[in-house]
Amino acid sequence: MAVFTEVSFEEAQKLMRRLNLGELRDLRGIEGGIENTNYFASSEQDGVLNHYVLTLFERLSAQQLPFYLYLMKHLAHAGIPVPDPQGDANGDVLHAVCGKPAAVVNRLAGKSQLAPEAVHCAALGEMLARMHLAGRDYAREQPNLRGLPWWNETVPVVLPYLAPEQAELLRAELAFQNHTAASSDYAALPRGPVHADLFRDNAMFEGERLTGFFDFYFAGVDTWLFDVAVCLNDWCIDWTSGRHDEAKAQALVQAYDAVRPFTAAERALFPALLRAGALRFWISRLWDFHLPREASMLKPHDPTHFERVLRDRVQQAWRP
Ligand SMILES: Nc1ncnc2c1ncn2[C@@H]1O[C@H](COP(=O)(O)OP(=O)(O)OP(=O)(O)O)[C@@H](O)[C@H]1O
Ligand SMILES: N[C@@H](CCO)C(=O)O
Repeated sequence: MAVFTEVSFEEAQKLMRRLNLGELRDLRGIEGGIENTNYFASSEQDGVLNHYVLTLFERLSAQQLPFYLYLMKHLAHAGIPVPDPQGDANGDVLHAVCGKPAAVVNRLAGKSQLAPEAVHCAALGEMLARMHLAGRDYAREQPNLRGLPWWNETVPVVLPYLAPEQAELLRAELAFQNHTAASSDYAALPRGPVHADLFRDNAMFEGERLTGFFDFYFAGVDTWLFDVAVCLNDWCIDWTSGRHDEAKAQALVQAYDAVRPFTAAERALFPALLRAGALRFWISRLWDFHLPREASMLKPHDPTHFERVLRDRVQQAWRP
């Protein structure tokens, strides 16, 4: 259930009119998602029915949101299929509904491909590279707020909940990542705005055609390779064992490389960044699981999944 704040038809109608999006015809709460209140909203303009998503931000502040919303706008204008936040007469894309920060974006066609084949991984890789290139001239700066400083802060908080062998792995991996981040290869990695959470449920497909990426609310400026690693760790593994899937991984990285060739430093750091991608989600899932937010309605994801992925990545140093 992902309607934490009820929005009335009248309230939504008022916003759609203010954004010059026509007359609201349908408003339906969306069930998926755990972070925000989301509604599908359809409105009619000049006899045409257009489809939008209205989001009320339950966690993010009005200070953090412009980076995400204007990034989506920038990418959409560059031809990347991402939801385009709708502006008012002043061009502002951050609105307020029921006292919460809110946005209206266009609704992407298609549905998530939760059991992707190599062909879907290739489509993802190609679009991810195009998205990275399109983000190069985005002017706003915001770091990945779930990056190394957050890992260093959060690991001591979750350690008391772990069994000794888990705590040992977590501590050792954090030390390894701090060491990696201080290396010259790491300093040489190309960077820019990244999605940072591009799991299978944050992309849409119609058949084999990728129709878009959404849910940019963990985006930030980080290494492009981190984004690739997060994708490989979710799209190109065996979902039960957490093991690397060679055919899917090759499909993803070859399609990416054909658009934006990997540098020597990136090739050298593939194994370390795959580990970083697994560590990031192991930590956040441990944190959500052991320290749930007050009044939270979310069902935490299974942290042990990313412990398995991390162990697999430590055991097998994979590079394309
Ligand atoms: N722009 C969009 N176009 C089409 N569908 C969308 C769009 N935005 C959201 N949705 C639908 O709404 C659902 C919930 O959205 P989302 O995943 O962004 O939820 P959330 O609570 O914000 O985040 P999280 O995935 O972290 O729980 C998605 O699974 C998708 O079906
Ligand atoms: N993709 C994250 C959830 C936050 O979007 C996870 O699977 O842990």
